[in-house]
Amino acid sequence: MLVFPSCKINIGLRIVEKRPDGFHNLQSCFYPVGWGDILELIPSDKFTFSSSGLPIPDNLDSNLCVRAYNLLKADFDLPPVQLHLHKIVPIGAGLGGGSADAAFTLKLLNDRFVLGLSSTELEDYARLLGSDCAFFVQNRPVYCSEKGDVFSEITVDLSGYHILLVYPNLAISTAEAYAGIQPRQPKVPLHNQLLNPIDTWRSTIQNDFEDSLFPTYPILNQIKEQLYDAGAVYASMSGSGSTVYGIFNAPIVMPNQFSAYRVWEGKL
Ligand SMILES: C[C@](O)(CO)[C@H](O)COP(=O)(O)OP(=O)(O)OC[C@H]1O[C@@H](n2ccc(N)nc2=O)[C@H](O)[C@@H]1O
Ligand SMILES: Nc1ncnc2c1ncn2[C@@H]1O[C@H](COP(=O)(O)OP(=O)(O)OP(=O)(O)O)[C@@H](O)[C@H]1O
Repeated sequence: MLVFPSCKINIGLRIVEKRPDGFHNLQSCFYPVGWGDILELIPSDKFTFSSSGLPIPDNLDSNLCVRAYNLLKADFDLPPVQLHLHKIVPIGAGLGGGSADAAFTLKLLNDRFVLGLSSTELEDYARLLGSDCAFFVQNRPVYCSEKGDVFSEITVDLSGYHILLVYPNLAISTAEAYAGIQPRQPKVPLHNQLLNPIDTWRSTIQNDFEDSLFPTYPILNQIKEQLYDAGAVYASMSGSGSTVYGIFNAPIVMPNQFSAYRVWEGKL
């Protein structure tokens, strides 16, 4: 069985406060994007995990696909499988690529072995693997609060728009990015700003990580400005970086400046 774990962008990201458990409460809109990895499951007589494509820095035993398998194995009589991940989505990119692999592994095992887990139950397992993971169970636009794993409905429909993702060959660790943040309660909740037309977002909707990361990595702000110069209606860094995206009304003529980077273009 093959699945295609995709990625997300954050439209707005406000880091509201530090929690007693060391994590941060946030406000964000998570929006699914079609750039994805390829994950294959084959029943086997022993469990194996392998990967190809982009190198993944940690050892294979700590891969989020393996952790997802072990999590369900602890509660269900799962047979051994061969899992193979072809890694395409960049790592340390703010796109939740590893989180998607984890959630798609849970869903794949649930479907293949008819475990009967509901979306709510899968989300509960996903939360144990990382803050971004639960989003990928349903993988639809949502408004997020708390650690980024509590969801409510929001009417943000960008179908018809085009997106350009630019990964500037620079991996940013999520934990380090959070360490540089001074949390604060936004004056206007992000939820209200998201309901206004997209052409208002440039002056209202922000990602709080930009303030702390742009001075350290000026290339990120340069890319954002280049996306606006190329006609983006809205441009921002995603998550804790380093990917910067632009949303466009029409298919994009790729600016030459991005030829040295990993880019993905598609419809939202
Ligand atoms: C930046 C975002 O991508 C926005 O969607 C997420 O908040 C990051 O989620 P994630 O990569 O799944 O993060 P996790 O694997 O849960 O946590 C990695 C590290 O990020 C920090 N972290 C993460 C999420 C959160 N709400 N507060 C935090 O402070 C913690 O130091 C944690 O040890
Ligand atoms: N399947 C996987 N794909 C990518 N990274 C993985 C995977 N399994 C474990 N990891 C580890 O997770 C970390 C990066 O995770 P991820 O790709 O979600 O980060 P990110 O792109 O910065 O996204 P975000 O910050 O939005 O969660 C790295 O330390 C990496 O080694």
